[in-house]
Amino acid sequence: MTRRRKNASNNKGGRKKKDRDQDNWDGHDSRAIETENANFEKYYKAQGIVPEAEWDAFMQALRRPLPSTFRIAGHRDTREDIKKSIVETYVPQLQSASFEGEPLPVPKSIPWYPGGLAWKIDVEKKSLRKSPEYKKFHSFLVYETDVGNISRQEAVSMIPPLFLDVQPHHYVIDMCAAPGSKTSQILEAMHLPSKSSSENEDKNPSGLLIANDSDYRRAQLLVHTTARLPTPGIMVTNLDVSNFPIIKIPSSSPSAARDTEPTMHQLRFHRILSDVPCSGDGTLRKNIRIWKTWSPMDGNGLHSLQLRILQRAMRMLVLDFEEQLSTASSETTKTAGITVNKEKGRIVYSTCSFNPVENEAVVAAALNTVPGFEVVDVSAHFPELERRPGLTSWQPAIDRDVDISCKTYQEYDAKFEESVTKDSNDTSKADRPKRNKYSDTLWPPANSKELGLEKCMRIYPHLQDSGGFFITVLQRKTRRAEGTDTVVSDSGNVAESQKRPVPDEDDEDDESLVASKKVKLSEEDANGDGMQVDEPVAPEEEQKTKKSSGKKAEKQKTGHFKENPFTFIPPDDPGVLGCIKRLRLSPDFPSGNIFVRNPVGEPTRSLYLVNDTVKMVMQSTDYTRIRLVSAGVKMFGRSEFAKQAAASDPSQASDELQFRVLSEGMLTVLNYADKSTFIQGDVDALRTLLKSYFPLLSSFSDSFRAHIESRAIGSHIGCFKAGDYEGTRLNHDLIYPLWKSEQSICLMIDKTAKKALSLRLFGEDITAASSKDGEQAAGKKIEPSKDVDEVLVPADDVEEQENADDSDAEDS
Ligand SMILES: C[S@@+](CC[C@H](N)C(=O)[O-])C[C@H]1O[C@@H](n2cnc3c(N)ncnc32)[C@H](O)[C@@H]1O
Repeated sequence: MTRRRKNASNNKGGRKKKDRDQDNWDGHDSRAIETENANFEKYYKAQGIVPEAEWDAFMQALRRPLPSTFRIAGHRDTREDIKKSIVETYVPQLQSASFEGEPLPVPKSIPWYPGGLAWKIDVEKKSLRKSPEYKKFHSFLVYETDVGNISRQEAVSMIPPLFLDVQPHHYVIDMCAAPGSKTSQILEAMHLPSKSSSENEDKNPSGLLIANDSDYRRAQLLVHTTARLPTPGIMVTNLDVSNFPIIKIPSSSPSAARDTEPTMHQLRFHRILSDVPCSGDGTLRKNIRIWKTWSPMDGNGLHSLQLRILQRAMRMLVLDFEEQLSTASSETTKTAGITVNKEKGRIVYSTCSFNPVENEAVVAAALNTVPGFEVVDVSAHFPELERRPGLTSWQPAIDRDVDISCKTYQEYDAKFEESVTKDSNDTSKADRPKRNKYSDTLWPPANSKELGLEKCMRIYPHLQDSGGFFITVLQRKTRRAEGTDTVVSDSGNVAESQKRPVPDEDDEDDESLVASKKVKLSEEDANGDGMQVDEPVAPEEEQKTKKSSGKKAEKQKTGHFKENPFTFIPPDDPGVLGCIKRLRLSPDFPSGNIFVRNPVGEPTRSLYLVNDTVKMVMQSTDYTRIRLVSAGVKMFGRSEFAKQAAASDPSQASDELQFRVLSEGMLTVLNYADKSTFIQGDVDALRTLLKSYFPLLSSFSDSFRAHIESRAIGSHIGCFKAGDYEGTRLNHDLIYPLWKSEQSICLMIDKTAKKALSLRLFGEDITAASSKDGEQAAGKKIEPSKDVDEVLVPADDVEEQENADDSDAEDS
């Protein structure tokens, strides 16, 4: 019997992301979709992915709509605010409400996610539409999602970063990162207090996160996702990560290297996330079109790319402590701050697929071809997360109907040979390929039971009402354990047992490495087609993505890369020093780590800041070689005020007015700011700043006005103190950039952020719809006269403020 189910996620073509976001919070839709695929059942039953007794529960769960899940994201302080709003306001409101005589479903926190920061809601569209309580909650979710404080993410997709255990000083690479929900989790972890406590949460993390995606458009998406939690430690790259080049960095610290040519060594990573492109049947509950298109062969075409990505990850992982000591020259050992690392590196390999060909087969082949690694037993971690062990035997499909069965690669190969011989006498089949198309690594290797594959984790929909996922944690074996490595021949047989040293690529010329690995990508691999991603792309966008990524893959092959250059500017640039002075930042502000996006290093518009590690990497390699799309934090923006003031009154021209701190730069700047210099405000001042774009100084209370009147024109930092005000509570100090003009002051955050803040603080949107409305909202009827504009703020600043969320495009 054909079953039908309801869901909205299938028809998104041609609609704006914002509208789709809105829809995605809208519970279950009423359209009926088929949820049958006989080959799916046949194939997975044959694999024994779940015990016979659980099969019905597994299939039933797959056919049910997926509950909406979300993660509270962003900075630690805001996360606590959002959680408080949900726990103390929305949950009680929903608990006490009902719809058509029935209690409303209430959001529940996901038990295995740390800190109560992940939530699940299972609500139908009609309750959402008609219940006023849900409407309110819905609008809260939409606004907070827009500003990045809430990330709509499948619960299972939140798992891999948890097992990475990232620390602020780690060098991390997220190999296939777009759209970036896991990258955001990594960023959040980098901003938490370090376990080694050498760094605390108030510091900018000293580590590095490379977020990479081979699809150019999706890499651009990463730039925006990562800007939600801006950090000077980020780089976004656009490479086929299976060919990620070796980056050589100086072994000694920059100061020690000043007099001598520094020794170089390979940049290796402490944490690597390989969340590879996959067939995506673990997302069936959400991407229901897969029911129709699913084929058991889907995974076969992705296996080789997945394997090459994991093998590359293994070669990029940090060496263990003793190995580093034994491979480091005496020179590097002496100044080994960067080279020698006592921690074990860790790789997390994951897919949203049930198919063993994309999962255990990839892990097994990687373990057998890059010796010295093991699967880590993480069964004691996150005990509330229900999981099943990895498989040690499976059987790849070689025909769509899962009719032909070959237990081993040899069996398959023999069958293939037989059919080729038969077909050679049949002229109608003369075109039949003369070489079989599958690699032996699709089948379980002879040593599959000795590889610890049962320590891989399989998450099924019926275990905790979620999607499906596969996660494996890998690390280097200790040297002693390494002696037991077995080496497996190409055919999958254990050929010999011998001790194999971990290959060190330090001496390997990276061009030759890349060349040796240049296995011709199938069209499917190169274009990223055939993949399912965590966040589905609308059909129209998908088409564009395919076209653009196809072109991009072509460009990548030819080395063509059109990004504006990254040029560091002198640390004593007058505009930068002026801005630092105006904001009264401490002398240790790293003004030498500022770059611009133009070849001449002209500080024309935006100034970006990176940490020492990112600067070192950027200076060690050409940005086109790593196809660097963006780096660091957009810190300062040129203010039009300086230009205008100088034009009308040269005495007003000042280096201190050239730049203003941007809202993206606030988190970073706070590490260098003296809190006593902040403009102190209360909730009333904040209300006035939200209601109006450019409130006149006269619209504030005497004390706040006195505070701002004494300040010079230009960029300032405002601090709105935590506390209980009549009817409103600020849980912690809120710190925002301000721009003070002659007679007005402006809160320099974008419109959406203002709306979300207003909703969180006052339970309603009190913000101005436009600068003119804003003045009216603030009780000032303003006629659009030139004079008034001049009184408020220069016109260009209006535009600047309204476009405050415009991103990197501006230097293009
Ligand atoms: C499963 S999605 C990643 C989801 C992402 N980790 C997240 O959580 O938001 C796989 C991504 O891999 C990218 N991709 C495909 N082939 C790649 C390759 N050879 N190198 C790097 N990225 C690749 C795709 O563009 C796609 O964005």
